Amino acid sequence: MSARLSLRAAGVDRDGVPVLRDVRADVEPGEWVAVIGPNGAGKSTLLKAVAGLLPHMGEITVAGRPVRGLSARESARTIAYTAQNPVVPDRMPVHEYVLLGRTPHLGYLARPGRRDRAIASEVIDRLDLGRFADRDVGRLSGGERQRVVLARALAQQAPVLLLDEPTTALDLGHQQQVLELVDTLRITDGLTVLTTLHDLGVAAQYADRLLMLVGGRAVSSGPPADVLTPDTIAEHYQASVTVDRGPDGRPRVHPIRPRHGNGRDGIE
Ligand SMILES: Nc1ncnc2c1ncn2[C@@H]1O[C@H](COP(=O)(O)OP(=O)(O)OP(=O)(O)O)[C@@H](O)[C@H]1O
Repeated sequence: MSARLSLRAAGVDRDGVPVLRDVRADVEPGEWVAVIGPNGAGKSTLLKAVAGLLPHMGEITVAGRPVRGLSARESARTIAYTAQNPVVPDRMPVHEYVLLGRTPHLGYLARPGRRDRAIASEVIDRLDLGRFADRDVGRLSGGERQRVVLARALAQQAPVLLLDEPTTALDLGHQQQVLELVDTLRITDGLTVLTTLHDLGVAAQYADRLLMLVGGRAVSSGPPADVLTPDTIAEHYQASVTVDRGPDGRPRVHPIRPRHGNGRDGIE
C-alpha cells in the first residue's frame, strides 16, 4: 500500500494561540519532504497534526482519507510517527518494545505471531540493535533509545513515516545508517516520508523537497537548492552561511561567523 499525504489550509491552535496557519503541502508516495525552520516555527506541531495527535483546522488527508476520521487502529496502520522527545517504558526489553509496532496488525486480543517477531527482529538488526535486544529500554543511551523508537515505528510497516528530528541524538555513523535506511525504504517500498530536520545539510542531502516554516506559516518550499539560499537562511534563521553544491548537485550549507565590525574580537 502506498499513500499520498495532503495538507490544505492546515492550521493548529495551542492554548488559543495560532501556531500553524494555512499550510498547503503534498507528499507523494516514495517522496521525502523535510520540514525545516527556526525553533518554535511549528514543525513538530505540523507532524503531530498529521499523526492525528492534535486537532487541526483545514484538511489533512492520507490516501485520500481525512486523518481526523481515522480510528486509532487505522491511523497506526497508515502512519508511523516518532516524537522529538519520545516517552518510553523504562522496564521493557527492546525486542518487546519493537514488537509493539505490530499491535495495529493484530486481531482483537491476538498475540504477535511468528511473522510479527520476524519483522521486529529484522528492523532490530537493520538498526544495529541486536546486542541490546534483551536489555530494558530505560537502560539505553540516548542514541540507542532513539534507534529503538525508530525500530518500533518501522515495525509498524505503515506507508507513511513521520519522523520528528530522528537523528539528533545519533553519532555521525548511526545518523547515516538511519537516514540511508529510511531512504532505502522510501525507494523500495514507496514510503511517504515527512521529517523535521534541524540540520539543513542533512535535509538538503536526503529530502526531495523542503518546506520551510516560520511563525507557523510556510515561507518557502521546493527542491533544496531553491529553498536553501544564503539570503533565505539569513532572513529566517538570522544565520550567516555560504552555500555551494556538492558532487551530487545538492546544496551544501556552511555556517560562517557573522561579521561583527565592533573591533572587540578582531573581526571586521
Ligand atoms: N503544549 C503546548 N502548549 C502551548 N504551546 C505550545 C505547546 N507546544 C508547543 N507550543 C508552541 O507552539 C509553537 C510551535 O512549537 P513546535 O514545537 O511545533 O515548534 P518547532 O518548530 O518544532 O520548534 P523546535 O525547532 O524548537 O523543536 C511554539 O511557539 C511553541 O512554544
